[in-house]
Amino acid sequence: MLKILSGDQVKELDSAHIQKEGISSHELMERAALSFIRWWESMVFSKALPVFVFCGAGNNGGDGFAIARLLFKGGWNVQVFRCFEEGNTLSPDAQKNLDWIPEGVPNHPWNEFDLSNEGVLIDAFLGVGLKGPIRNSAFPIIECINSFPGIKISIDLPSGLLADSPSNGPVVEADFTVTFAFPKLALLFPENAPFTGKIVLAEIGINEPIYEVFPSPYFFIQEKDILPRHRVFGQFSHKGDFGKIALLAGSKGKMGAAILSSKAALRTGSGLVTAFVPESERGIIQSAVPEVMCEFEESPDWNRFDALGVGPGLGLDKKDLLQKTLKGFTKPMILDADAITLLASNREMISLIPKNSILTPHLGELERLIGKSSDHLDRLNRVKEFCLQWQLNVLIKGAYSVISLTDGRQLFNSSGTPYMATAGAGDVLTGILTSYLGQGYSPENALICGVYHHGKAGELAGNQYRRSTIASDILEKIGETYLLLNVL
Ligand SMILES: NC(=O)C1=CN([C@@H]2O[C@H](COP(=O)(O)OP(=O)(O)OC[C@H]3O[C@@H](n4cnc5c(N)ncnc54)[C@H](OP(=O)(O)O)[C@@H]3O)[C@@H](O)[C@H]2O)[C@@H](O)CC1
Ligand SMILES: [K+]
Repeated sequence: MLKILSGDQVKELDSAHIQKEGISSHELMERAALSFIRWWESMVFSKALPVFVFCGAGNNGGDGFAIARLLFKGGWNVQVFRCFEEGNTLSPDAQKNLDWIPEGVPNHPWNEFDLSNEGVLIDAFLGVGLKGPIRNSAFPIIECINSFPGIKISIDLPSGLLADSPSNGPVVEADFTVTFAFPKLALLFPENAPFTGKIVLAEIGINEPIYEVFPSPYFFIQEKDILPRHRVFGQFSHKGDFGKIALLAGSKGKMGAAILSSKAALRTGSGLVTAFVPESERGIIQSAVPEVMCEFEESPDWNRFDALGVGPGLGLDKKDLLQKTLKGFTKPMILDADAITLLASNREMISLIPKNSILTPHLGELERLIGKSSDHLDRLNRVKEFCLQWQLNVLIKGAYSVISLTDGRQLFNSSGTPYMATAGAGDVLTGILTSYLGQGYSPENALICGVYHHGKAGELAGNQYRRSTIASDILEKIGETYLLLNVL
């Protein structure tokens, strides 16, 4: 997993890398610019479009100057716009790249930019070096960039956005943010989505061991992290090895939730799935999912199951049932939906949850549980406190879902699409997570694999159906994610 460092740690990371690899800071900047160019080429923008590069006086501006040079060499019509006063001192690498701008690239002060231009604007004004509230002198520059009607691409961060804390001033509203080495924390906050546009991660060749000395609780999950966390089953494995799980889900009018979670558990490899549903509703689930068994007892011997998922479509009148279940099962379990709402209004039950269990609230359910947050950073901190206090794992569902673990680490998922914001998508996830726990995955690995596959399946469904995607489509794409990630 990619460690997400703070803006202040970036400089130290740079110097650690420069020292270890024996390259200069200027070479590292060149790598960043080349990495941007690789992405640019993959986008096949029309060469008829002129490119306007807005550059600041720091290294973010230095990236911009280097990019302008490389684009010009590649045959693009490029112009540079300086976002600093005449006579300002530039960072040494920015100055070097400014000096290297070829003669054929016009170089103007930013306020000479003609907003009626068509083309692509590259925002290399401010990056992780932005400190404190943005100065008034920067306001008109950001306003000018935002008034440009064409495509806007921010380098490393949309200018005006602080790397890892909430920003109050004006911020560039980019269509794309190409960020170097790792996504800066603030890029992953939902409130910053209008500024970041699509986030692109550009590798600059800093090897993972160099990150080890920098402490950070935040990580970014990538596709390559998934396969090694899956369990490998042998030729002689039988359905008992794949786990015997139970789902306590569904109620009159909400049997769809039980169906979706049971099917998802089966699709992710559960050997035996038993749904505990109201007896009166059994016909619905048994005809929809013949592979599922049903039981109707209120207090069965829960511990005969390897894993238990509670909550989808359960109904808010099941407080006593939830209490009995929490007392009756001693291994980590999954708690979702109505189970979380019941816990929020009956807080004395939180201490009954087996340690290391997983709660999967959406933002509304989370607010009921931990109170209102002022912003995403505040939310992350409150959830971390909750996880440490109760020794529970919490998944904050949404874009870049956050897996908050019992040891304080918080992992951001990288798969998914807005098309997954549809009824029942959470029920599918509960089924997947219960399935992995039942197959013997640790809660951490169940979460990492489950959340990633769920997001990937959503992406595949979204690519096919866009906003017509429904939870059943996500479910039916799970199999393809196994092929895509080469999970046996
Ligand atoms: N490993 C990596 O990730 C790599 C990172 N690289 C790149 O380096 C970038 C970081 O560069 P950096 O540290 O030079 O800072 P940067 O973002 O240019 O900002 C400095 C400028 O901001 C200004 N400024 C500050 N506060 C302000 C305020 N409140 N309001 C207004 N202005 C304010 C400050 O002005 P000053 O205070 O000096 O007057 C100065 O002009 C990083 O984002 C990435 O693009 C790559 O090149 C290589 C690999
Ligand atoms: K920028």
